[in-house]
Amino acid sequence: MSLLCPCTSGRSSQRDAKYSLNSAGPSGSGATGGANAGRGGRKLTPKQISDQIDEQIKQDKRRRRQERRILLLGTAASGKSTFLRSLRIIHKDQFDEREVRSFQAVIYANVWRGIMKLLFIKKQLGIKWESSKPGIAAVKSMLALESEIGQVNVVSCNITEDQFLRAAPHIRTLWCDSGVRESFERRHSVQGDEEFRDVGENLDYYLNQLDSIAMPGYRPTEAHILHSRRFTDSVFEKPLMYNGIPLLIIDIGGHTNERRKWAKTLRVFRGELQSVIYIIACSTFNEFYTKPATGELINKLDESFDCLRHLLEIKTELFTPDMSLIVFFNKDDLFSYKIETLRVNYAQYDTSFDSQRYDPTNLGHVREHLLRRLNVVLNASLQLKKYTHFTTSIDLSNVRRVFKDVQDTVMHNFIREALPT
Ligand SMILES: Nc1nc2c(ncn2[C@@H]2O[C@H](COP(=O)(O)OP(=O)(O)OP(=O)(O)O)[C@@H](O)[C@H]2O)c(=O)[nH]1
Ligand SMILES: [Mg+2]
Repeated sequence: MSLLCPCTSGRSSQRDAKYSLNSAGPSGSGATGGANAGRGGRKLTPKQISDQIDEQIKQDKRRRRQERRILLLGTAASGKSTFLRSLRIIHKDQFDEREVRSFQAVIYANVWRGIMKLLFIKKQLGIKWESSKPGIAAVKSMLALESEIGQVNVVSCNITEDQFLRAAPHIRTLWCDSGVRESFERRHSVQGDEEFRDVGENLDYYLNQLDSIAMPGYRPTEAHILHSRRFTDSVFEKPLMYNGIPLLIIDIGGHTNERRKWAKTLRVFRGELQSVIYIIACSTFNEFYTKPATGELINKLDESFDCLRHLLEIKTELFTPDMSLIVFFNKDDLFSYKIETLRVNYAQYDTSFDSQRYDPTNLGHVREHLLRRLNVVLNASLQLKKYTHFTTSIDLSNVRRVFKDVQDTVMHNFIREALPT
């Protein structure tokens, strides 16, 4: 790997498998695979093998010089991987069969775990069944199936299609019960360990589409893939082409124990990054979780701002002046829904909101407040080029528009740098 991709040597990251193949030379075979045989199976001399490797290194160096690198950062579930998936769809970088199958397994696990968590929340909040008899029977059937499967989670993704199809009628019965639906609506009011109450942002989306998911031979659609949830536990590098210029998007996990990789990755790529995109899920302004170690109640939006502040203040040396920092206020769809439709009062959750001058139920006012709040964090920090966008990572047209701006920024800086001074 280090011969093929000198740029990744020494990094504990996963470069997209497809890319490794493509970068291995015109034949599409890896350098080692092609080392003994040329085209048509002709045996190569040691000199030819050595020339092939030299050529490969030259190509890699050329690509590496041209490559524009963008790092995605942000706390857990802010939407980094979803943004990357949307970019892949827009750039027609198709998911291969293995990936589609793994999304299918993740979606099964998302639905299964999600409905079981709703039952936990229902119990915690003392919400009654609408119809207890079918509800309790469905729970018993789910538990019986679970004892057959073992613990269901998105890491092991151990539900087969057959098992999911058997569970589907019970999941449907549960989702039809108004008590279970109420548990979904009130999920954020439950305190406690994230593991037990985080049902996934898009559980209702899947449950409302259960008929298509619970079809024999189900293949996730693009929209289903974008709604799926699996946390990132490695550094994932994805190359994409934009107008003939190679881009490398680097995605890292945002869970507390994954965050120590942020500074490491910034260090490894120091001087080679064009942009950091920091993603804040603005819809989390009224969501909390309890820190397992201290029992402290944490507001998720505050945590996002705090992590950014920490990064800019403590890791100053890792940001070079030629980099741009682009902040996405993501999950704008859910954010707008909470403010405009549910009429949630933003000021209840953010004491820095000036309710004398602004209306905490007015979407425009709350957005402006978020931008002011961000400016306080950014202005106190380095002299970076800074940009902000309100985004919805599951909305391809929104991502297409926003990423065009990002690319223009990255390319503009690239062209400016390339011009003689
Ligand atoms: N409705 C909505 N859902 C979103 C949006 N962005 C992401 N999601 C969903 O939020 C969940 C989490 O998104 P991910 O992309 O996995 O989050 P992440 O930042 O990569 O999370 P980690 O890998 O744990 O750091 C997924 O179910 C996504 O489908 C958005 O803009 N709107
Ligand atoms: Mg991720």
